[in-house]
Amino acid sequence: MTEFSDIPVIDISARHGPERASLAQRFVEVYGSVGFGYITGHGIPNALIDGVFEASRAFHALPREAKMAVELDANHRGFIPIDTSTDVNSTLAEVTKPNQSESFMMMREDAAGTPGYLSGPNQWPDLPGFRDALEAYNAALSALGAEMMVLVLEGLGVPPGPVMDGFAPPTTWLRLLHYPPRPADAAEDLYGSAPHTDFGCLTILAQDGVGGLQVQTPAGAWVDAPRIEGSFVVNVGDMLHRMSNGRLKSTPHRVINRSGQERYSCPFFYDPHVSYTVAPLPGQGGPGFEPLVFGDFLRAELTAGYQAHQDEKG
Ligand SMILES: O=C(O)CCC(=O)C(=O)O
Ligand SMILES: [Fe+2]
Repeated sequence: MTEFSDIPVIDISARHGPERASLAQRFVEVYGSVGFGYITGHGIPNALIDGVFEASRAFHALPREAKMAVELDANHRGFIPIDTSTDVNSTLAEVTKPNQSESFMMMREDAAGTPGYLSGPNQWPDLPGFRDALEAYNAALSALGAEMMVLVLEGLGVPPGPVMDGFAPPTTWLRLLHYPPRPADAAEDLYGSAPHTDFGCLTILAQDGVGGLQVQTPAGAWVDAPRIEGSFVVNVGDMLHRMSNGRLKSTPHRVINRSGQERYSCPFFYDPHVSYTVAPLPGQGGPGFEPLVFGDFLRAELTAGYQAHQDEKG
């Protein structure tokens, strides 16, 4: 495995031009080694990004009762209070303490009563402009997620059409995270976000200038991933690792907010529909992974966390 000390920057504006094929190759190089990159030239207007951060700050500033009124539901939409989200499935660290964050989760907006696991409408707080800001950002990031997924598939030499049918519609998660400052005397293992890999396909992260995100190298060192103006931090998750038969890396990362300030970040996770079977794609070599149905995987992953959350409410 390739040791790294920096997270590469990839300008994806070339996706619309004659250099598209070499851009796709660069994608596969970066995500096949580091697993993380700063994506520039993405075309998402600053106003949309600023809008979602403003919405997040306004939401997290609400009184606790107003946030609890939209507490996480069985469809995994709504408010996740602090001290309830322990990374129970982490195999990367002895995680004993809950993540020091609170968040709001928006997923795909389905009509009430839409059948199927993780289908349903979002829960919206009573906050002017909040829903509009999230819906606009979610739509733009869903389109960017699809574009980057196609680019990755091209880089892997996989015809995109049949795979992208499995993303129609995609499973999307827009999470508005708020990390309080870590107390100076905090225990070593008190994380904003404990070491983990992301479980889906692609993560597109917008973060404020506070810092605290770190990415782990193969040798086990932690490299800072501060905000670079005009970029998103994009990384590959466990499902795309499997689909690429291990070629693309799902790299561990964590958040420790040592800044003394409040930190806000907005990760967007772009994943296949729950009915999609995740397996090594054609041409990726002898299958090194058993196929799994994405929804079955999520049920196992999320039920433990949701149950712990319900239990803590006592
Ligand atoms: O807040 C961040 O910068 C990263 C969050 C993260 O890794 C996640 O939500 O999976
Ligand atoms: Fe993550």
